[in-house]
Amino acid sequence: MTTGLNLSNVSKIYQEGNNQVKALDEVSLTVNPGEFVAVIGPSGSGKSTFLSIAGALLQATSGIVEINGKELSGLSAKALSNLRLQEIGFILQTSNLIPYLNVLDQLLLVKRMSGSVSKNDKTYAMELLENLGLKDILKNFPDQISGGERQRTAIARAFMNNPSIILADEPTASLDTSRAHEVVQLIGKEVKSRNKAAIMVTHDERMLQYCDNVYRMVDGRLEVRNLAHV
Ligand SMILES: Nc1ncnc2c1ncn2[C@@H]1O[C@H](COP(=O)(O)OP(=O)(O)OP(=O)(O)O)[C@@H](O)[C@H]1O
Repeated sequence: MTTGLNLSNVSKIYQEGNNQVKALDEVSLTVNPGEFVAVIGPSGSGKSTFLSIAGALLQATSGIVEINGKELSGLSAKALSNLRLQEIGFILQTSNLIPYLNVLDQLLLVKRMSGSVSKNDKTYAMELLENLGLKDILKNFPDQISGGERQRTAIARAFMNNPSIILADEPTASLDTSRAHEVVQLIGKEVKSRNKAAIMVTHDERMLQYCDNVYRMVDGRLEVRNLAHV
């Protein structure tokens, strides 16, 4: 079976009144398990559109999107929503934690949403939080921890359902430099050790050193960017 994420000739056209905006133009990309890819590019070049399509949040106008060999266009709304819950972990610009849940419960909520919480789930959550250096703040609430800790909690949460794909949209936007490095390094480490296929959209060129491959989005087209120039 093909694993990871595969996009072939994906285009997206938005209709804006009488105008058409071509946000993605024949984008092709394969991300294999264990591979951490960065996508950079100017504002408006199509990065958010690309990540939304890769995460099954938005439908392509044409082209093929496959997750673990499963083509998304053939799936019902219910199947797509299950796939998002089970196969995709999202990390966003801000951590989007729930104010009234402590760090551990932020992770267990993911399990509650997809059924019930078992003892194994709790053990797995603790292991993730320990790997991300959060084991001393399990019982703390979001307003009692730092921005870096909140973002690390969001990373742990993204891995909680053991998804095969990790998608990060500017995960360092709200962090200072040292925390930004720490957070991206941790995403990279978890991606490798848990064999996930990961894409990070970033404006921050200093974060590219933690990635295996870098692509640049220019006017909806995806170009390979040589890491030697980073
Ligand atoms: N819902 C929409 N309807 C119409 N046009 C849209 C829509 N969403 C995005 N666009 C247009 O598609 C193009 C790509 O936008 P997109 O948000 O994907 O770029 P981006 O690289 O993520 O930008 P940023 O870094 O500012 O978030 C832009 O020209 C944008 O104006």
